Parts: sequence; structure tokens; C-alpha cells
Amino acid sequence: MLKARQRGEYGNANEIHLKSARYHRGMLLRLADVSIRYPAAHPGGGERPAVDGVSFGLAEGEIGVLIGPSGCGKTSLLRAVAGLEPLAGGSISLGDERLGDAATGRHLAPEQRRIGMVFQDYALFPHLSVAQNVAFGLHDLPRAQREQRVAELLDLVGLGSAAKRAPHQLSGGQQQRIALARALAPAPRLLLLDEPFSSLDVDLRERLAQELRAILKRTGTTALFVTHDQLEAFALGDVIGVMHRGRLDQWDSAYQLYHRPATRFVADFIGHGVFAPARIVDGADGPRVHTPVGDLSDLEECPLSAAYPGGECEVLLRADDIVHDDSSPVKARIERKAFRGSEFLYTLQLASGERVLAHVPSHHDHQLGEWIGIRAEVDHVVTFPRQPS
Ligand SMILES: Nc1ncnc2c1ncn2[C@@H]1O[C@H](COP(=O)(O)OP(=O)(O)OP(=O)(O)O)[C@@H](O)[C@H]1O
Repeated sequence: MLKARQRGEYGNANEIHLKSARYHRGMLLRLADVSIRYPAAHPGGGERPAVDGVSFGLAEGEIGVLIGPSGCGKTSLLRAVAGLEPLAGGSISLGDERLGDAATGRHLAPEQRRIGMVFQDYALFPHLSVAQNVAFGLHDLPRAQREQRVAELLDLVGLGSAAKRAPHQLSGGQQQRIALARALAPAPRLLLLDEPFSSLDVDLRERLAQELRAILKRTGTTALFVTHDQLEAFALGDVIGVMHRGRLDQWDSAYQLYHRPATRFVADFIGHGVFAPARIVDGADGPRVHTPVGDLSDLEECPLSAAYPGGECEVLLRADDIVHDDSSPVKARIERKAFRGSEFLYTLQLASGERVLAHVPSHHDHQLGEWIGIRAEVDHVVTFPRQPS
């Protein structure tokens, strides 16, 4: 039986679009071919759209996360969903409602979208108490119901006792929880969060990310989150979108992004790894891949040699694909090492000059310059065309 990659079910940027289209069925939030352009600052500038033909869908109750390097268009996309940026192309729908459509010029005003937002700077009103901040979007409710809803939300974020305090009397993490309670109070159809933890310290960020996920799941809230922090994305998201230069390279689970990156950019952006020259040859018992760290065989997933001219390609070798094994005939010299607690991240140079990375348990504390034995243990082979050197 052909393996998934051999059947070509993923791994091709053109197919991502089709896959996104498939995602659209039964989705609450649907983006179809969305493009956003800013006016050019200089004559002839602004040729490239800030967001370029992005499509994806988010199911009810799901948490989606957009990640990517600075300037890749994450915030622009989030702002377009909120109604704060006009669409240059494509459409955005929420449930049965078309929020924006470049073809018809439809643009529902932000306040009519019933979308909640949380930003990195909390944006609490300093002159209002915590309870008044949370009650801000609840003007239409009778007083008793409003007070009950505020109490519920403050309990939900674990700050029931802070109702009468002023925002400045709270820590950054507490203020961000109040901002979350305020955004959730009117029961938005969708919650948008733009780097809500970026001004907090690392420990607190991790804890708050877990708390936030629990709160969103408990309330069944559908949320779209922007971050540049991979670990935060993995901790929070059911589905993660990797953006690159305005395009969505892949919209998938964390597992798929790591093990089956659709593009070279995603492979490079997620996790530690290198691309090594390789050649695929077809054998009776399946394809075999010649790599600088030895042959890979008995593979769960691997393209056939015909996928590349002469079978010549580049193979992704992640740090956790390389195992330290002194009995291996393949030797590599330790060029750099970074302590990561339970393990070291070694940068190794092979006799051929190729470099690979390896996670090695930290009780194997070898010296820089030392030669150690390594072998590759790879289940899913990820390959890309050779890049001209
Ligand atoms: N108001 C604006 N006017 C002109 N260009 C803009 C505007 N806002 C964003 N851009 C440009 O659009 C592109 C995408 O920006 P955006 O803020 O969406 O990226 P981002 O991925 O959120 O980046 P970061 O992580 O740094 O916030 C960038 O090239 C940016 O310079």
C-alpha cells in the first residue's frame, strides 16, 4: 500500500489551498482567499500585499493560532477579521453571516460583528474598577443580570475578590485576565487575541497560556490567537497556521506541522533541524534514502525516487532524529552545545563537512571538539527539492 506522502496527500503548497477548502465545511469562521494591502509609503512601494490569498476555517469551540516571523501579516489578518482592515481580496464569514467580501464591497462594522478582542497592552480603563471594566460591554443587560454576569466572569478568571480594585492595583497577569473577562462578558461569537502575553515574563506566560486554554474550553469559546512564540502556539492551539510573507504556508495540528511540514519554510521555522543532501533509491522493500548520516530504510513515509530528478533531494534531519550511539560507524565532531536542562542541543560536524543537530541527554556531557558516534532514526522522511548552492 502506498504511504500517504507517496500518494501525495500533502507536502505540496498547491494542495494546501485545496485542503483549506475542505476545512470550510461546517466551520464557524471561514476565510477564503483573503488579501490585505496597505497604501504604498513610497511611489512604487507596497507591491506585495501584507496578506496574500489566505484561506482557512475554524470550527465552533476550536482554538486557532497564527504564528510566523515579524511582519508576516498575522496582526493584519486578525484586524481584518475584527473589521479593522478592509479586504483587498476574498471574503470572511462567521456562521451564516458574511462579515466582509471584497467582490461585493461588503464590510460589516466592527461593533456589529460580535467579536471580542484582547490585545497585548490589556487596554483596561484606568479610571474604572475591575468590575466596571468587565461590565463595560454589558450596557444592555438589566443591572442585576449585569452584576451576576460580571461575578461569573471574575470567578472564571480566578479574580472574584478583586472586583472593587483599580486596574493599577493588579499585576500584569491579573490585568490580562481582567481583559479576558471583559472580552468574554458579552459572549462573543469569536474571540481574537493578539499576543496577549507578550509583555509578561516567561514563567507567567506559560501558566497563563494553559489557564487561558482551560477557560476557553470550559466556555466553549471559538478563538483565534496571534503569537510569534512556538511553544505558546503549541500549548494553546487545536490548529496552528504558519504564515510567511503574507501567505499561509500550512494550517494544521502541531503534530503535523512538526512531522509533516508542507513547505521548507515551515520545516525550518518549527523545531531545530537542518537540510542535508540526500538521494532516494527505490528498493524491493521500499525506498531507501542515502544521507550524510547513513542510509534511512524501513520508512513509514517516504517519497519515491521519481519525485526528484535522479532521486536527488534534501532531507530534513531534526535534532531528535539524530541519536548519539558510540557503536555507530558515523562519527561527528561537537562544534557547539547548548544546555537545555534535561538535554543538550549539540551542533555536530561530519567528516564530509555537513552539519547536523542532535538532542543528547544532558548526562552525556561531551567536550567541544570531541568526536562522537551518531545514527539517524527517522520515521517520516521529509524531503524538498535540492536548492541551488
Ligand atoms: N498600517 C499599516 N500601514 C502600512 N503597512 C503596514 C501597516 N500595518 C502593517 N503593515 C505592513 O504589513 C506587513 C504585515 O504586518 P503585520 O503587523 O500584519 O505583521 P505581523 O506578522 O503581525 O508582525 P509582528 O509580529 O511584528 O506584529 C508588514 O510588512 C508591515 O510593515
